[in-house]
Amino acid sequence: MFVVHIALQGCLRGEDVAYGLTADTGGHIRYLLDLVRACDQDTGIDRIVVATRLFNGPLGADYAVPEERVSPKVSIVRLASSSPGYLAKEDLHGEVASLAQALIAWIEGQPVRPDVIHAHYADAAAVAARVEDRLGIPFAFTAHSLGRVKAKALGSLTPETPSLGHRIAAEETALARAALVIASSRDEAEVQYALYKSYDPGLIRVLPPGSDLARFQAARPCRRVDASIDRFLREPGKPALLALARPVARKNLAALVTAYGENPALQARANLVLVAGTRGDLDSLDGGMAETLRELLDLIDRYDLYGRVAYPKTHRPEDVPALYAYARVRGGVFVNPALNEPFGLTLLEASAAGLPLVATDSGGPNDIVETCGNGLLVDPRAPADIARACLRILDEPELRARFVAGGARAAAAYDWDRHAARYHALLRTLCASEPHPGEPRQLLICDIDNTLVGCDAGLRAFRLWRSEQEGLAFGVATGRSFHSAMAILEQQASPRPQVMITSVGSEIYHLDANGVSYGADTAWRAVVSRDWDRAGVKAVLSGVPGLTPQGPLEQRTHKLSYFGDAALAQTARATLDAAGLAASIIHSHGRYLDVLPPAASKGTAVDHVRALYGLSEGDVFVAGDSGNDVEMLRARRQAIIVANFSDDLASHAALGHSYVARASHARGIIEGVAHFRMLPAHAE
Ligand SMILES: O=c1ccn([C@@H]2O[C@H](COP(=O)(O)OP(=O)(O)O[C@H]3O[C@H](CO)[C@@H](O)[C@H](O)[C@H]3O)[C@@H](O)[C@H]2O)c(=O)[nH]1
Ligand SMILES: O=P(O)(O)OC[C@H]1O[C@](O)(CO)[C@@H](O)[C@@H]1O
Repeated sequence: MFVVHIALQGCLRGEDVAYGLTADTGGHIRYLLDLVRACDQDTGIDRIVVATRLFNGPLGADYAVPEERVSPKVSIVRLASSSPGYLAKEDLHGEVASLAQALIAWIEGQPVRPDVIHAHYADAAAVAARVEDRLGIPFAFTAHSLGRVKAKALGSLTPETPSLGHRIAAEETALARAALVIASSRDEAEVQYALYKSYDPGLIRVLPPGSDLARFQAARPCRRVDASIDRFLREPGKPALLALARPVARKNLAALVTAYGENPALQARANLVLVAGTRGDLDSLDGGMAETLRELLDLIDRYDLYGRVAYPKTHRPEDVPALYAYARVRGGVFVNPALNEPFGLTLLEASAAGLPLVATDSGGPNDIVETCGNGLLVDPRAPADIARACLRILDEPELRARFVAGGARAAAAYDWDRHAARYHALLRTLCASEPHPGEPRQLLICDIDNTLVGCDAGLRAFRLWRSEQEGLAFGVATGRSFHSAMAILEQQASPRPQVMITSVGSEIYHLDANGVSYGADTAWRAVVSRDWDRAGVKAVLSGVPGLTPQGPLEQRTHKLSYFGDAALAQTARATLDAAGLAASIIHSHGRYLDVLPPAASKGTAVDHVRALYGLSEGDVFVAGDSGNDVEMLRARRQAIIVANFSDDLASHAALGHSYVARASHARGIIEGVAHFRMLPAHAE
């Protein structure tokens, strides 16, 4: 396979990238170089090219070199566009046509054409779409950061701001045109992308990045780096609150200085270390970096923080691990106060280096902190919250130790090799023209947790069995969201479902012909939208004392989720009835309470799919294990309860028609299907 990546902004080269040298030399380059390094190891990959923009000027001669070889299989190709000099990403939209032309010409000059293109950031997607128009090469898209999210986070900047308008338009095109969108976190896939008109969760796959974590695990202090910080400080031995980010408005470093400046206890307890790119003369900085730095200097002056805040002017690319080590050996904390952090590679780096985190609750840090348990999330607009969280970690050694230990999990959870393996599997399927499975003659829909998955050997047997079931369409029905379901299915190497009924039946997705992406069932969306007053239901339930909303990722357009016991479920029911609002309430595991449109349930969703496939009731099998499957099992004639059932399912009054398997988990599903197939109706 031959893959071309397009990444146009910033100062991209194979080695020694000076992150923060310009406002656009940031995490997308780190991500791409690490991705490419991991992909290079795959023997199934023949060639990888990173196409970037060629420019001349004072930033260095490297960026005017048309081809840079990174390894025998990997090279960076620089394409000339209509302007010769460096351009900020906000100005690149004017170069799209010439860059697309240059890339098309370059591809046409190659002995073999790329199988797939991967566009990084909005402007690259605009180029990729033009290349696809001309050469028919499909493209994948990774945003790295989204214009609508930035506009929302920065408030003052609206989508009408001209450059953001171009960027958002390019992102909409990417969503409408890309064969696959790769997101780094569930937050990105389910919250950030949801702001777009062309949003369809089924197009997006969450593949968390890794980081060169070994490099950060091995982080040791370096005398030269220590000296570059200590020269600012009166008591350099104190714990350090470390921030490492490009000095741009979105990173919100000013809130951290304010948090520190307004809290004398924090000043007494720790120093503040701001590593914000690399600068010579402030005036020569681009992309708002000079203004951001001036604001920081102004705050340092206003709060008279001299001797307590360090803001080194430069650091070398190889110094970054030592910067984290500086804070670690002093018992410090890594702080990321960004207004929004789409993912946040620095959080992985800091964790690997042994630092606890205080991070923004907006964006990827939600996922990272939930996965690793490595720090506290804070409202980035509340400096007092930031200060409080830092003090808690500094003052509670047990908490600190727990977060440091949690951070060590980052190395296992975020791994580029695993990313590359999953990524290549998706690209291979995209590029292969697999025969379409043909019209289904039967349909099997399984619950996921503790039915399809939960026993590795059972799932192995199921995979084999499934591969021999010609004419059987296989799907899942789950309370999980699409991406949460996809994450567990991929993690367990489940067979790829042809249909996914998610969020307790309120959403349905069908596998596209490319065998990789899914498309939302818009007819089903119309069905569940009927009589659903989400805002009204939410407003009325906000007045029920004790009913606590679950996290933002669990709230969907057609599902509101809460924590609450059975009594609260009854109160919620009565409150909705009194307000004349139609909704169904599903209470499960004694504490989860899902409020759904009246037409949505796993059972009605299965029936919708059955009708879509033109199948009769006798062609449908459903399988489940627990209380939240009752409604689906009750509604279907051929219902399978796996042996490891809970919630007294086997003796449930409404489920007398079900087959209770002797085998548990996925083996129980196989047994149940065989049972129903042997019944006289099937034998005929
Ligand atoms: O002065 C600095 C500032 C940053 N870095 C490095 O630059 C990278 C920055 O990455 P990240 O923290 O992820 O931020 P961004 O530069 O803003 O990267 C964008 O792209 C990343 C990859 O998709 C996402 O993780 C981010 O959320 C997104 O904003 C990290 O490796 C840092 O170590 C430096 O070396 N020196
Ligand atoms: O802050 P913005 O405008 O969303 O831009 C983020 C982009 O800038 C960078 O952070 C720096 O190059 C990229 O990694 C990312 O693609």
